[in-house]
Order: sequence, then C-alpha cells, then structure tokens
Amino acid sequence: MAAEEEKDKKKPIVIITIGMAGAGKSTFVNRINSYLGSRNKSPYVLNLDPAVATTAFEPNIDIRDTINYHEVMRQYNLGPNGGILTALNLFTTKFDQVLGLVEKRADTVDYVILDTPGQIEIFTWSASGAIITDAMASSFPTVVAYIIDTPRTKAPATFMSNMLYACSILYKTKLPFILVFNKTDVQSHDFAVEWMQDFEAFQTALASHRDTSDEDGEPTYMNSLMNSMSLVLDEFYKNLKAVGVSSMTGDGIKEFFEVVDASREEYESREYLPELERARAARDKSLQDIMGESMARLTRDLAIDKQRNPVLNETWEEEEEGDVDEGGEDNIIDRSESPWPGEYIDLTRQKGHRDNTNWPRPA
Ligand SMILES: Nc1nc2c(ncn2[C@@H]2O[C@H](COP(=O)(O)OP(=O)(O)OP(=O)(O)O)[C@@H](O)[C@H]2O)c(=O)[nH]1
Repeated sequence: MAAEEEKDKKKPIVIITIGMAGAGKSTFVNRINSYLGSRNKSPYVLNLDPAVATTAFEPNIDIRDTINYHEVMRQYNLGPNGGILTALNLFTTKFDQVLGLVEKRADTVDYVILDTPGQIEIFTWSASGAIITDAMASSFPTVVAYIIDTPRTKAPATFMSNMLYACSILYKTKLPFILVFNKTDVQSHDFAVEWMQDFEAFQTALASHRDTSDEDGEPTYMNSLMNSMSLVLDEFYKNLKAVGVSSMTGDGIKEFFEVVDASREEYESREYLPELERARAARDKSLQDIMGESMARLTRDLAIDKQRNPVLNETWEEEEEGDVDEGGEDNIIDRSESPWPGEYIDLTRQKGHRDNTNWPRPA
C-alpha cells in the first residue's frame, strides 16, 4: 500500500487550461512553461488547438502534426469552428496513443499542460473535450485552470457571466478548479476576490453600476436576476480557488503552482477517483463511437462532394468496406522523442487515395 502511494505521488499533475478567446491562455501556457523550465522542471506540453498559427512554446505533442485543420475544413466542407471541432474529434480517436506517450513520461515530468482551442466551447461542450478530460483525469491527478481576462471582467454583469460559465464547467468536469485572473499588471483582481467572498459587496457594485434600475427606480430584470445569482454562486465559490497572475510579467505564477500542488491532495482525497474509474471504463467505448461518427460523417460529406465536384469524383472513390483506417496506426507524434517526420492522419488515404500525401504544416 505504501509503495502504491509512493507510485501515485510520482504521477505528474495535468493542468488543463481553458479560457474565453483572448483571455491570455496561450500567453499563460507559455509563461508557466518557461517558469517550470527555469526551475529544471520542464513540463510535457500538449497543443490541442489545430487552428493556432504559431505557439511561443514547443509542444511535445501537437495536434497540428497529426491533423491538417485546413484540409479537414476543405474535405468536410466546414467553416472554421466546425473544422476545429472535427479536427479535435479526429485527434480524439487517437487519444489512447496520446495517453500512452504521456504515461511513458510520467516518471520524468511533474506537470503535463494541455492548451485547448481558443473557442472555449469547442473543448468544454464537445464529446471529444469530455473524453480527453476524462481520459487524462482517470490516469493522472488533473486540475482545470480557467483563465479569465481580469480587466474585461470588471463590470458586475460580465463578472457574473464568466462565473456562471466557470460554474458550468466545474460541474461538468467535477475536477479541482482554479480561477486564474490573468492580466493583473493591467487590473488587480482584488475586486473579484471581494465579490466572491462577500455577495453584499457584489450587490453594492451591481446597484451602483449604470442601467441597473428602470425609469421608476426599480431594479431591472437583469439586476434582480444577478442579485439572486450572486446568492446561488456563493456556494459555488467555496469549491474553487482563485489566483491573480500576470502572464506578461510572471507575477503570481509561483502562487498558481502552490494552488496546483495543493489540488493534488484534493484530487486524491475527494471522490473523483471512483467516478473517474467509471469514466475510464466508458472511454474506450466513447472513442469507438466518436471514431464511427467521424468516419460516417466523412463518408457522407465525401459523397456530397462527389456529386458537386466532378474533379473530386475522380480522386475520391468509394472503397471496399473494411478498408477504412480505424485508428490502429501509430500516428501521434511525440516530438521530444523523435524529429517531426511529417506524418498526418491522412483523411484522403482513409478513402484509399493519395497514399503518400504529406500535407504542408499549417503556417
Ligand atoms: N497586459 C497583459 N496582456 C496579456 C497578458 N496575457 C495575455 N495578454 C495579451 O492578451 C492578448 C491575448 O493573449 P493570448 O495568449 O493570445 O490569448 P488566448 O486566450 O490564447 O487567445 P486565443 O487562443 O486567440 O483565443 C495578447 O495580446 C496578449 O499579449 C497579461 O498578463 N497582461
């Protein structure tokens, strides 16, 4: 038992970073990456954003090495958000390989960092986001770092919306949750801490904000709603920790890691593990479902394209049943182990054509 506990202690902590577009997620990931690097504790970093043009850090596993987002958009006839979601779904079909690579490094790294797509809902409300989260959390102590743009959260209504969103993610993931108030070099997060600790302070701020009463001096519907919500959220605030950081200057990053380390105990002591064990059992099935869905959709979309576009007609032809790649190949690349060999999940090859296609890496 003692040996088992010792083994558990060595497991790295997974930090899943999520945040509204522009909250500073990528800057934050870059900052914590360099913070850990400067302490000889370089983390294992996964980039899950297929559409990001460049990352300031060098991820160990990069979705862009496996999935060409532009090609997914083209082949599936999708817009940017649909393209990101489908790319993430396809990547998720290979997530068992990702887990395997992370597990291989589990003894040598203390932290694993996941940078998620800029469009928060693509990760937080998709089946693949849930599968990735469950898969990580059932294998390693995992925390969610929710990055908040502090200067943009100063208005009580915006603050409330952000907290409601955070609340919904907390209850969905059921994982230790850290509110990371970013950009404190521009705006201190003291106001947020005060509002979280004292709902009357929030209500006072709300009342003094403009447009909170109608022409008869009565509170507007929104004002009353937010007043009531502040009472409800009072309970939610007790379940999370808040830390103020500046990803720009590095302020507060040390405190962030103190909170992360404390979350390990929370993860191990609370009731996450039995629930996550169940999630692990469901995971394999979900992976198969997602893969099936993605392939069915691909086949459907290709059939439509085939009707519309005679040129594609020549290159995308139906293949014998059973020839579809069902994710058995070792496609996920750990760049820290080998130089990037230029491999992708080749969607066209799944239909039996362009066997040797190597799509250019997104610029
Ligand atoms: N002043 C200040 N600016 C910051 C800080 N962190 C990020 N920024 C700026 O905020 C903007 C958005 O930062 P990103 O890191 O690109 O944000 P993101 O959430 O990853 O954005 P998307 O991935 O595009 O959704 C950039 O202009 C950053 O320079 C900070 O701590 N302080």
